Amino acid sequence: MNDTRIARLVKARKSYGAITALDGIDLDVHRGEILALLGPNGAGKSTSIALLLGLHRPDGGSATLFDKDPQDIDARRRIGVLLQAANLPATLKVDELLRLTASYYPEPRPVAECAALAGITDLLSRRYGALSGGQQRRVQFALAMAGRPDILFLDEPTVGMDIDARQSLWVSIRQLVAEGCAVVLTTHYLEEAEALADRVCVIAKGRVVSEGSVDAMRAHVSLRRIRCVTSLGIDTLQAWPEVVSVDTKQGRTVIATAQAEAVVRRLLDGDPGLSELEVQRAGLAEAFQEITRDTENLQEAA
Ligand SMILES: Nc1ncnc2c1ncn2[C@@H]1O[C@H](COP(=O)(O)OP(=O)(O)OP(=O)(O)O)[C@@H](O)[C@H]1O
Repeated sequence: MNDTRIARLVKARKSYGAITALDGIDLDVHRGEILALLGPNGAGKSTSIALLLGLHRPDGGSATLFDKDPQDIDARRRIGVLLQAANLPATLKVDELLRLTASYYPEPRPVAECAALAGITDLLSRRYGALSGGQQRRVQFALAMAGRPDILFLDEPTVGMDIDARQSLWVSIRQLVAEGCAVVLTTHYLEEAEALADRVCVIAKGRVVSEGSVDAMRAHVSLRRIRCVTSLGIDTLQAWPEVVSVDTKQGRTVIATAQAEAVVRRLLDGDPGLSELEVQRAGLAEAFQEITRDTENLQEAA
């Protein structure tokens, strides 16, 4: 079988003093996929990336990039990186930064192409230090793709960007993936993971607690939300055995249930005047909350 794994953590452990950041994590990144790493603050997402980049060494287990040590120069030439903190010389102009970065790579992407992809063509003659936070982030993205990477690590890439900038970055990321580049993305914006990711890994307390497609993640949550305008009272609805909870929001009744069809039937039978009926599957945000809550409950019970 053709092995498509290009970056791997196998039972990787990493502690900082008494703090266990990674607790035997297994993670594979496949060629050409967008993998989103999700999880609460301090879960171990950035540390996982740091091991794959060779910035830190695992205390146990292994980290490999293209089947090599992540510090191997041939492996490093094939990656692009956008970390949470970038320490770039403030006095250099954006085109100088791009040219300098391109000079490290054997077959760099032309400066104009990087600039167009990152939406910074109009910033090329500006000094980096004088740019806004969101503009600096876009410049960092342009630098990350300068070496035509086979894998791009994006640690919270759209922090500080307005919605237009964020969406145009998503378009650029999809374009790189269409060229065959894999992307490892950490984000706290669940809509970003929903918009981009082929696969999602939820990390909590230094381990992967759930992984799969965005749809599989959503399916993990059995509850459906039913919204409607009804004259049936909260007490009546709460007494139905299929109903998990009932709430009212902006004049609508919101019912959580694992048996949406049965509840909809009862609603229609019980209230001929019922209107504005909507049934929704849970979003990734609810799936993520439920998965991390399940894990915490399991750990508490152990
Ligand atoms: N250099 C460091 N020294 C000490 N502790 C660290 C260091 N880097 C990370 N940690 C700790 O390791 C744990 C995992 O941190 P990590 O940055 O990997 O989490 P994260 O999932 O990326 O979090 P966030 O979403 O907040 O960026 C946290 O408890 C953090 O405080």
